[in-house]
Amino acid sequence: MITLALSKGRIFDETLPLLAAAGIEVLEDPETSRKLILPTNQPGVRVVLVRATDVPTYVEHGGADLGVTGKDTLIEHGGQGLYQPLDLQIAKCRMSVAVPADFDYASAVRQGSRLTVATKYTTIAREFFAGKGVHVDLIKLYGSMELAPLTGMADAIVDLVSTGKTLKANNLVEVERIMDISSRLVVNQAALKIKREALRPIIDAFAGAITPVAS
Ligand SMILES: Nc1ncnc2c1ncn2[C@@H]1O[C@H](COP(=O)(O)OP(=O)(O)OP(=O)(O)O)[C@@H](O)[C@H]1O
Ligand SMILES: O=P(O)(O)OC[C@H]1O[C@H](OP(=O)(O)OP(=O)(O)O)[C@H](O)[C@@H]1O
Repeated sequence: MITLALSKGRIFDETLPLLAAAGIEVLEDPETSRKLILPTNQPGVRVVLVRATDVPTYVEHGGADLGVTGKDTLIEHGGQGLYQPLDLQIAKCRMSVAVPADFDYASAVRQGSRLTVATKYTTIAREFFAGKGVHVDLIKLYGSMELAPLTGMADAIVDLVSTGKTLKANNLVEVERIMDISSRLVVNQAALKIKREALRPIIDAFAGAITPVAS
């Protein structure tokens, strides 16, 4: 049995075409089913639904043989025990620093001010600001980062940006782009050896179905 870990929403939706390329069809809709283990048209392949942040953990500890996870989540997890064969070019966005429209971020950085930064992505934020030589106090949040500067709890946030609509709706502006983000296929290193014959065709089909990056 091959177990694939996915999270509901964009990762699940955007992985479906890749699964189709491997001849795999998920037989239940995660939005309507309450099941956490979904069968597929292939008796030897099943999908488990986990929180997006838990995908690397399931694959690392063998709860799943492979999974699809954002680069952001992978960096925060650390990537230990995971083979990362493919950038799937799905769920594309960027990791950015954003501040209230009336906050002069450039001056604050120039003056060497200490910044309070709210984020779910503390590893990425810590490394980014350390690289710039900016002193930060990080506040770990699990969602709705945009609220932190609006309530006076933080000067800035580090969060994912795609269309920019969420920032705009909350009167925040993007002041730095930290890195581009897309989702990766991750494979349990032991499973890759033990289940190589079953996993290889899936990995190869995914590789062949990746939409090339526009140049
Ligand atoms: N607006 C977006 N546009 C494109 N990709 C995104 C966007 N937001 C997040 N992503 C990518 O999709 C992945 C999954 O995001 P999703 O919103 O499904 O989970 P989450 O709410 O971040 O995780 P959790 O439920 O574990 O807290 C993220 O890790 C990121 O790589
Ligand atoms: O720049 P935008 O296109 O507004 O996307 C950015 C938002 O998307 C993510 O949240 P979440 O996964 O909750 O967003 P969703 O509403 O797009 O699912 C992220 O944490 C931002 O809040």
